[in-house]
Amino acid sequence: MKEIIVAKFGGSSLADSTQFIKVKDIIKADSRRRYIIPSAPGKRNSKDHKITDLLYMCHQLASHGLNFEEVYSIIEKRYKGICDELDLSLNIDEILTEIKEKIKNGASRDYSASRGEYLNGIILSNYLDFEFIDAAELIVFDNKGYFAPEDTQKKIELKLTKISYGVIPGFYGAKENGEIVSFSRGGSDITGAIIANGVKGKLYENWTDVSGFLMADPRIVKNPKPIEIINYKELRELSYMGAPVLHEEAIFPVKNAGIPINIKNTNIPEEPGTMIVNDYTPASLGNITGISGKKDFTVISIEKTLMNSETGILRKLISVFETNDISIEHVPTGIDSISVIVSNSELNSKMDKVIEEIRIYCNPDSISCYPNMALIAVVGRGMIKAKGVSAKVFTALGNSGVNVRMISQGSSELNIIIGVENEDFDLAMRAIYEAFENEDLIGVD
Ligand SMILES: Nc1ncnc2c1ncn2[C@@H]1O[C@H](COP(=O)(O)OP(=O)(O)O)[C@@H](O)[C@H]1O
Ligand SMILES: N[C@@H](CC(=O)OP(=O)(O)O)C(=O)O
Repeated sequence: MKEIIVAKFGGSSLADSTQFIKVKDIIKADSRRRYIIPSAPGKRNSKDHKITDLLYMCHQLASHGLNFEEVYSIIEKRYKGICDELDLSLNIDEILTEIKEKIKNGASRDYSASRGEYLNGIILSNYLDFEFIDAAELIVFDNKGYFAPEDTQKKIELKLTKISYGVIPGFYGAKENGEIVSFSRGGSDITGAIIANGVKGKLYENWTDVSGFLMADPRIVKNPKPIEIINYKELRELSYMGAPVLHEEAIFPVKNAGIPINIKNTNIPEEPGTMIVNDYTPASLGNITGISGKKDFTVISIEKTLMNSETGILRKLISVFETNDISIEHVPTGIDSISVIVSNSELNSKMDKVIEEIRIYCNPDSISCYPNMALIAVVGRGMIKAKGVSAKVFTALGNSGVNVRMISQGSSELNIIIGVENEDFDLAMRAIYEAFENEDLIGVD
């Protein structure tokens, strides 16, 4: 049996007809590219809109009984333009009208958002002359709306073994009763990984608008170096902490099967991009693999004399967050202090309640809150046992005048997490990157 490559093309790769032409050339250049996962059309320039955002907007307006025709007409124009420019004999108008009626008649938020991928899937399959397979027939969610891997695998085996070349839209699936469920934003990456695992692919290609994972966000750091090779764990740390190139949950389906992921650039396909693999030996010890970060966290710290000898205080503190349904990012501890870091979106309006409950259950000497914090992850397997990495990070931040509010090192020694003020975020990212840009070997213990 011939090797199979599953290729996912992100919204930037399918934003207009010119991009569709590049995508077709890429797919037709290697007959092993048999299952293609498209996202919805993304932005064509910085002022443009992603189709998914417009669909969410239509649903929002419709759910308030407001007219969404004007927004929907932008969506129609995008798809019709692509079909016309590619000279497709496809009655996209009919499908667009059908979707509009469903949104008008109260279709769900997930259904509405998923139509961006659905429409792009129909167009791409027509253009490639590949079979269209609706993701609602392959990707299964259980009654509670959680992804169901075993049922999905059965459907993939049943259906895809009979189809040599197919297009499966990303981002959504369905419950057994047919109700559409979407993954979280950026979720077409997850669909691609599920299909790659399901068909026992040799490789999962993820095509985007950058030549692989870069050492830092190119929107903040100028010309960051590309990462040639990275392991799944490092990549998860970087994606989780904010690098949007690959959805952090896209790693799980392929990791266990040992299927490598190749991040490639649709606009410069000849570049090798980044390979994401299970294991590799880092080229240089003492260096970092990459940096990523996110803004808008809150640190809640408690201090209490002789806290170190009080049993159960950590449990009591954590339980306050648990009962308020707030997930925690990090818990750095000192001898007489513990801090809990949570994302502002998790905390929402629960802050006062949380503080009050901590006061009652933990009886601390003091509680302090620092809102508007950004977290930066410095990630790399080459950091393990290497001397001087932390010193270098903090010297760079100190020299740039960035005030470090929190430090936490993961037990795997794979990352150092640094908390800085939101307003220092970009400066801190650049300072750390520059400190490691031309790194030589530091040596190991
Ligand atoms: N470390 C990084 N490496 C590469 N790209 C990054 C990184 N951090 C942020 N990005 C941004 O991620 C974008 C690609 O992700 P995304 O917009 O989701 O692509 P797609 O539309 O192909 O799914 C790039 O254009 C880049 O601006
Ligand atoms: N279109 C969806 C899903 C997705 O994965 O898109 P992209 O591949 O463009 O990040 C979103 O915008 O979230």
